[in-house]
Amino acid sequence: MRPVRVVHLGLGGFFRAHQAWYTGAAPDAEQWGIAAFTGRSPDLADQLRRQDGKYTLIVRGPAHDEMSVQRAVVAAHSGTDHAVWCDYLARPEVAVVTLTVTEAAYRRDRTGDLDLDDPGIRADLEALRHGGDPLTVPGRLVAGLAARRAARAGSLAVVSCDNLPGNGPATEQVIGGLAEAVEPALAAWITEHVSFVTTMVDRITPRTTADDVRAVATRTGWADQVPVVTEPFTEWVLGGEFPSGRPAWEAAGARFADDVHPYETRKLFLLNGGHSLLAYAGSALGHDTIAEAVTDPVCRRWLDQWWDEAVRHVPLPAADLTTYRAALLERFANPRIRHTLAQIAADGSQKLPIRVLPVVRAERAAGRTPAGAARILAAWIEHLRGIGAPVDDAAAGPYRDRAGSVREVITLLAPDLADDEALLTAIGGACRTG
Ligand SMILES: NC(=O)c1ccc[n+]([C@@H]2O[C@H](COP(=O)([O-])OP(=O)(O)OC[C@H]3O[C@@H](n4cnc5c(N)ncnc54)[C@H](O)[C@@H]3O)[C@@H](O)[C@H]2O)c1
Ligand SMILES: O=P(O)(O)OC[C@@H](O)[C@@H](O)[C@H](O)[C@H](O)CO
Repeated sequence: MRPVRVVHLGLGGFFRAHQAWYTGAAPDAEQWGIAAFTGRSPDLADQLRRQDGKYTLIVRGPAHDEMSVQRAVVAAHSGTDHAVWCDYLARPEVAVVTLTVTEAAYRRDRTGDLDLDDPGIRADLEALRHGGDPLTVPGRLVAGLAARRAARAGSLAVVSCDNLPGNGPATEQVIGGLAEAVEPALAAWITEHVSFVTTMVDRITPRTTADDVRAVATRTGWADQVPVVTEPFTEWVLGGEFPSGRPAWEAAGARFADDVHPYETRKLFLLNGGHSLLAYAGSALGHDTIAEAVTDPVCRRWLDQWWDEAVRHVPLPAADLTTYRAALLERFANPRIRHTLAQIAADGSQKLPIRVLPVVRAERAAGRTPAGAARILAAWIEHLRGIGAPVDDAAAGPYRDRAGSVREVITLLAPDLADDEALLTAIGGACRTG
């Protein structure tokens, strides 16, 4: 069996379509088994264990599916198996920890620091000080790294694969903040022994449906209960050190760059910002999926308007951005990928500050009022008012309470923009209600 040298937290669809695919496609795949942990629920881990970690990857093109059995995951565990998690991290041969845990799991405050007022973080601080089991992602990472220090197992790389700008430093900041609060010497050990790698990850991976499960059984004869559907396109750009080695991901198409920022900005603004626009404004028009929304001429015009604003703030050549936009339109329009607007609409209060607000601020600094960005904010406010996709965001409460007033929502979301009358007027004007 492949030895476990990578540990993953956030076992779900995207990890299996992306990082696990690159690892399995690398020429040294036999040396790099992955032990993967779910966030909390044991279900996916239980099923994968029944399948010896194997699952079918369905690469869904506009015309047909390609299916292959993926074998990089050699062990699957429930996120609640804390002792097992610490045991892996304490092994010297484990060289890489990867993460796909959603933006919200980083528990950051508005400045990007760890939110020490978060009840989960407060509970984890107690657990970490008194030998209990932490539950949050920062808590579990700090506990795992403490176990590694105690075992003198040496250095490793932590690789965030979530849609956060500067996800390496962002992870370092929350882990460092929590470790410092637990024990300053642990924080110092982490600084010396842990490399936080920054990545741009891209492969549209919708939730698996019952039809997908049936399609695999029909085509292959294997009753795989947990296949993953993804698009043909895939991209991974990484920047940072791997002090104890890594799979030869570059041989499978990953790129290593000194500066990941231009690529992550391009992706966050154009792809993820475009997704958020379609999720809120498209669902308000009655659409269910990205492919449906992007083929509606009204949504398409709004998407172009947003992209025209956003590209001004992506530090890449104009020709590259034109090519990227054209490719994105094809990806979004793939009629066989059922990427639901409801899935993408989740956690808006965590996503919009990353995908949309930087463009708003840059446009306002340049003296322009960005109508495309204002439309995204307006559509999100209307979503909070009950229009379009349902609200699925643990942090949405205070925003919903204020949803009747554009000014109050923006004051909470971005206090620096609260007195920007031109912007508030543009957002209010783009709202269809109130
Ligand atoms: N799906 C995509 O197209 C895609 C593409 C690029 C990046 N991503 C990144 O990957 C993340 C996961 O996407 P997915 O499609 O695999 O979702 P998923 O729902 O299939 O899996 C998410 C995993 O993260 C865990 N998780 C969720 N919230 C958590 C929390 N608060 N604390 C701890 N663990 C938590 C879940 O338990 C699960 O194991 C996204 O949020 C995004 O940051 C996804
Ligand atoms: O995964 P999220 O929740 O951060 O965002 C939803 C989508 O925008 C996202 O998953 C994209 O499909 C993905 O980032 C494409 O690579």
